[in-house]
Amino acid sequence: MAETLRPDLCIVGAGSAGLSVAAAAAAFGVPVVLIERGEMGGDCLNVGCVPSKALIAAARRAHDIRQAGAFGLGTLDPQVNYARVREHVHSVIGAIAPNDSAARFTALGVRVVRASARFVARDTLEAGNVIVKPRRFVLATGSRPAVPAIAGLDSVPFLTNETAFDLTRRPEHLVIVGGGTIGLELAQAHRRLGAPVTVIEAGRALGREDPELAAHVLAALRRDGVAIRENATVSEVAGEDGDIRLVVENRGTRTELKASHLLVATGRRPATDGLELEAAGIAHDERGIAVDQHLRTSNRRVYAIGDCAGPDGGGRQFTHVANYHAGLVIRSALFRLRPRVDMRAMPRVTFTDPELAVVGMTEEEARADGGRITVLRWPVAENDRAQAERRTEGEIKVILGRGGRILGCGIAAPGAGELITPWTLAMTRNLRIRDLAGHTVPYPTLSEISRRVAMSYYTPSAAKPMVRRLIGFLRRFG
Ligand SMILES: Cc1cc2nc3c(=O)[nH]c(=O)nc-3n(C[C@H](O)[C@H](O)[C@H](O)COP(=O)(O)OP(=O)(O)OC[C@H]3O[C@@H](n4cnc5c(N)ncnc54)[C@H](O)[C@@H]3O)c2cc1C
Ligand SMILES: NC(=O)c1ccc[n+]([C@@H]2O[C@H](COP(=O)([O-])OP(=O)(O)OC[C@H]3O[C@@H](n4cnc5c(N)ncnc54)[C@H](O)[C@@H]3O)[C@@H](O)[C@H]2O)c1
Repeated sequence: MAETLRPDLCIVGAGSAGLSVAAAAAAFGVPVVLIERGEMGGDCLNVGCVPSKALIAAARRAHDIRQAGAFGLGTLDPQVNYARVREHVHSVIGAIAPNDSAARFTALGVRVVRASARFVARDTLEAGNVIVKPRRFVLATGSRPAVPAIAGLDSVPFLTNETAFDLTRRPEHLVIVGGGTIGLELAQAHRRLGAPVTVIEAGRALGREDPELAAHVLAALRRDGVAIRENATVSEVAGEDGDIRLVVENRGTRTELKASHLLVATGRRPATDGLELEAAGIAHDERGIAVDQHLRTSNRRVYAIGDCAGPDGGGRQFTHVANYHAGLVIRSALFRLRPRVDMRAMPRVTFTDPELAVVGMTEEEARADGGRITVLRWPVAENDRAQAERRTEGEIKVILGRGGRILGCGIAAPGAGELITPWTLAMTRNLRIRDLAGHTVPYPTLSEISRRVAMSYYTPSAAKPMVRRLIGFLRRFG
């Protein structure tokens, strides 16, 4: 007979979003049921951030070995063993997995149910042999790869992020459809591991990013040997494992392309299948579960967070957004506060080399917003540490409003994902550009680009006649 549970919180999905809510609620001693139908840890741990960053780390080592000659170490050719690289990737997942495990959460006092959840009424959910009637629900069911309608694709074996980290042999030619974050991170990683790679992108690669900053990343990928075809689509696919033929259309021209492996990375769709949201009166569409600015769904008892939340959840799908949502829901569900989603200082990073990190508005967004803006830039090549490391590609670009208010910052640079943090803090705390200029940064570090770009705000003042007259006047006093 089914067991009926009546916790304070019932969370569906043990990915980044669901686990964060469960851990925080358990820390406050709140009774929680956590339901997961797949792997604990969700996409980020198993088929997303963690394996992709582990693969990128392996690829970076291969690249460094090839670059050794420039450092006087002799030119070397790395011996890449895909099966061993896969083992490395999976051992990294294994090292982190205990943090997200059912055992850990059970020990924290969470009741973990390993089953698929579906609503049977507005206030009731069924999962395996349990019925849950909580005070509040938190839906954190994530997203799945969105597969485009390409003729023949359904009869051809293709990879997505859910299968791409299991390759045990180097692809003879990897074709990636989609030149967004997943496409470009994996394109560069596989190229550096020795596979020929072609990216087919319907629009502009990294199309959501500032074109000037994206250009640094694309130039680096092309230097590595990745073929990137923009404004191109795949209209037909045929073939079998190891022998796939594609028809690519580009401004009216049709060309044929052969691939050993095809990876589809054309965006994500919310994972709401099987939840039977209608039974609970929860509105949703292809963009996700409809939420308001407090992450509440059309059923007041139910929140939706992380990748499955619709556009008013902020419209970004990242692990740190999922964690941020979790914090808002904890405040709302446990403390009856009404915090709103605020994405103004939410950073994002594309982990290519150089990395591309952004917080706040891009130049284009700031111009579209009206108001007068100032754009500051500083090239990575002007940084002494970058020269020593022979990694000089990129620049920092800062968008300012009136009085030096920071509207946004974009960095294309090695380690940009780390360099963006002071800018995120500055925007969160409403600091001004003078605050970024007025602190000491250790020499020689890449962080100096942030201070240098901030100081460049004052360069025009140094040439002002009044300033020069003041210096002349003060000189009289000895
Ligand atoms: C290749 C790749 C690389 C990425 N890299 C980064 C990165 O570097 N940095 C970053 O910030 N983000 C990255 N992301 C995005 C990040 O992985 C997601 O934003 C994050 O995982 C979302 O967390 P979530 O909890 O909303 O969803 P998920 O992690 O997808 O978790 C949802 C969970 O819900 C479960 N579930 C779904 N339906 C049900 C049901 N009916 N019953 C029970 N359980 C259910 C699923 O099995 C899953 O475990 C990457 C994504 C991909 C694909
Ligand atoms: N570093 C990170 O934080 C990170 C890494 C990977 C993924 N993610 C998350 O996962 C999300 C999904 O990544 P993604 O790369 O799949 O999506 P994306 O939206 O970033 O990029 C998809 C790309 O595919 C293109 N496209 C769509 N249909 C196409 C078609 N039929 N033919 C050719 N090109 C087509 C789009 O123009 C777009 O450029 C990201 O938006 C991000 O939220 C984050």
